[in-house]
Amino acid sequence: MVSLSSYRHLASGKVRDLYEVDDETLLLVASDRISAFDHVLSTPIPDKGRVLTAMSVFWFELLGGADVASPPVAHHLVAARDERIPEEVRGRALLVRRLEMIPVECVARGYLAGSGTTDYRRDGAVCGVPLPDGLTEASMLPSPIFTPATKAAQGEHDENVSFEVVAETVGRELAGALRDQTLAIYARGSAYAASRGLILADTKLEFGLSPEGALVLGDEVLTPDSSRFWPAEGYAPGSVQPSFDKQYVREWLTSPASGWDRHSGEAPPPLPDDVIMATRERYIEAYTRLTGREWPPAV
Ligand SMILES: C[C@H](c1ccccc1)n1cc(-c2ncnc(N)c2C#N)cn1
Repeated sequence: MVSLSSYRHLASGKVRDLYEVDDETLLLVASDRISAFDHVLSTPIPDKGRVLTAMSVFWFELLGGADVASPPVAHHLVAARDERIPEEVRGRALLVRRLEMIPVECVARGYLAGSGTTDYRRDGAVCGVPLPDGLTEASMLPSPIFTPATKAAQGEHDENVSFEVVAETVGRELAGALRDQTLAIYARGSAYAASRGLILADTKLEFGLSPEGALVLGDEVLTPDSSRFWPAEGYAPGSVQPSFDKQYVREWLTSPASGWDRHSGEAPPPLPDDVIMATRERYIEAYTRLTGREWPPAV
């Protein structure tokens, strides 16, 4: 039986780890760690890694299939069940094709939120894309926009950049392909999410090039860690919308009960069990609502 220590550790993000299986295959492992207010919390959320991995698999399968309006999306998923996946991470690890990753965070936004709102209030635009006057927090945009960013060092915020900067970085043709693919995936994801009563406000995708030079969707896809999902019921522009998955965590951390000051720079305190378990339920609810599948998935 293969163990994780059989594989060379390549990289770690806030909540995920990457290992080398062989020359053309990697293992993408999702932990139960959760981050909030730019901190990785000390208390894991049981099953978070498994739920978000199952969600990525759902989206890879959906996007990889043809849709009436758009061609299949080439992606890096090789297998979610395979004897090369160690028992200790089974269900929260994916075998993926090794790609030459493109150093651009490909973000699509259908609504104004986060750094989008900040940039809009400063510039009347996001990533150089001019927007109409009179928009506010959580406003729906006239049409979804491509708002790329350059990846920052861990702990720093990604830097929003214009399409021109991406074109200078990777070439105009590839920049155009990144934008088109990002917006196409957002369109399919947001339409599907809407049919399940969820607003996909924005999402961050990562792409790579295959050895044959094809553009391939990598990383995780359309998960609550890479995207903002809002419950459609109760949607009201004008204020920060409740995050579908992290609202309980954010509300407790910013309540007097936590005794924590998010502007102090100190690490947040451990979450109480009721917040941990309510958050686990929200991840499961996001999965069952989006996919229409039971949790846990049949083995
Ligand atoms: C940002 C992300 C990451 C994940 C987990 C932990 C730390 C970083 N990452 C993904 C690759 C990557 N490299 C080559 N081929 C691939 N198919 C992928 C993917 N996905 C490199 N970094």
